[in-house]
Amino acid sequence: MLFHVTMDVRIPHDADPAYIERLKAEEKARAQELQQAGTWRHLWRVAGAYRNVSIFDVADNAALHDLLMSLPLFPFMEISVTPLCRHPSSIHSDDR
Ligand SMILES: O=C(O)C[C@H]1C=CC(=O)O1
Repeated sequence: MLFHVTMDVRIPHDADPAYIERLKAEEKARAQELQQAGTWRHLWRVAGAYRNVSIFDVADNAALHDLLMSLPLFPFMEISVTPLCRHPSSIHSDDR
């Protein structure tokens, strides 16, 4: 199943910079691993914001929930999820 996910990252101003840098490095490694696996299909930065828009390809809602909760920056994210299904006019056979 495909999901459109928006993640807004909100780092508290008083957070320990070294701890946050470590989380960001872990997040990057995890994001790249999931992209290589084909699970995190698209990852885009929203210009002008600490926000991304992403497309995930996972088995079901529960799998997406578990994946998002496991992200290192999850405690500092506001996340919104939109489930997607194939558009009848799409020319992409893998849109499902
Ligand atoms: O920077 C972000 O958008 C947050 C998060 C998502 C992927 C990643 O590497 O960090």
